[in-house]
Amino acid sequence: MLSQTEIDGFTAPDGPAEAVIDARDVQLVFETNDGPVQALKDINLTIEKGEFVSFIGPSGCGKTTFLRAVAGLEKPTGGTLMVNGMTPDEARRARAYGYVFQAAGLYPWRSIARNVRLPLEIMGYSKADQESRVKKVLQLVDLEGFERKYPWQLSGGMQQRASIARALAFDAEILLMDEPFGALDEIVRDHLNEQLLALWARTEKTIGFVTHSIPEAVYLSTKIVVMSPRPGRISDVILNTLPKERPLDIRDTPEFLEIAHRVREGLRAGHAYD
Ligand SMILES: Nc1ncnc2c1ncn2[C@@H]1O[C@H](COP(=O)(O)OP(=O)(O)OP(=O)(O)O)[C@@H](O)[C@H]1O
Repeated sequence: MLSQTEIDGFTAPDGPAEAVIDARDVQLVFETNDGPVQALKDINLTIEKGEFVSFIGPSGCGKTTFLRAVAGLEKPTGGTLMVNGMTPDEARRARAYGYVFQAAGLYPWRSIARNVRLPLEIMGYSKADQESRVKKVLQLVDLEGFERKYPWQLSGGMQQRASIARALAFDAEILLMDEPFGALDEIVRDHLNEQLLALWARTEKTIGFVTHSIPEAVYLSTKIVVMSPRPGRISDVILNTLPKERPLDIRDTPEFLEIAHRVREGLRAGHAYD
């Protein structure tokens, strides 16, 4: 397991100019009936513009809590967390991010186009702007022609793509994704992984992505954050040296397997505390 100093080595002391997410000594303690639960302890992490960062670790290590803290949905109890140079709350109000959950969460009584349009309606975009944005993001996720369908008429993978389109509709710079493909079978997941990489390359978004899958984390990311539980903390940060162009069979290469091995070792080190 890495020492805290080695882990801290991945964050620049003064923060790079392009830091989109900057966490310094972030702590988050939930007060529960059974006493305090330290969900995040000493989180130091810098995510730069255009990075694809995966968070991986066993259940309860704080992956979702960290993402929710970035989104301004949980408040750290210590340290500083900045998003685009603002507090998470300010960034949320400035609509700095789109959020994608494990369940697609589409409204069954709205068509796909009207689901994607919903945040735009709430934000008061003009009708014409709504139309053109919905068209553009449905193209981005390969769902052209499905505008008038209802969620139940689409496969699980297509529903998840619609939910990604909805998160992209208002062109937030950051996309936060909490196990978006966790409930899908492996072949569909492979396909969505490929599409997500292509989408990321085209849009240059900054992506924070929670997963339980080592191959998914290695295939998608520029940086992999390995976390361990009780208290939730970072046990390793792995910079991914694979090229940006990643056909699926890159997963059989020695370079890929070596990075996957390091992630596995990081996860094992975290488990040794149990
Ligand atoms: N609202 C809350 N109130 C009290 N405790 C909470 C709350 N949310 C999370 N926790 C606790 O904080 C810790 C971290 O939870 P979190 O959901 O962030 O973990 P996770 O790594 O995302 O887990 P999983 O992989 O199961 O989704 C856990 O011990 C959890 O029980």
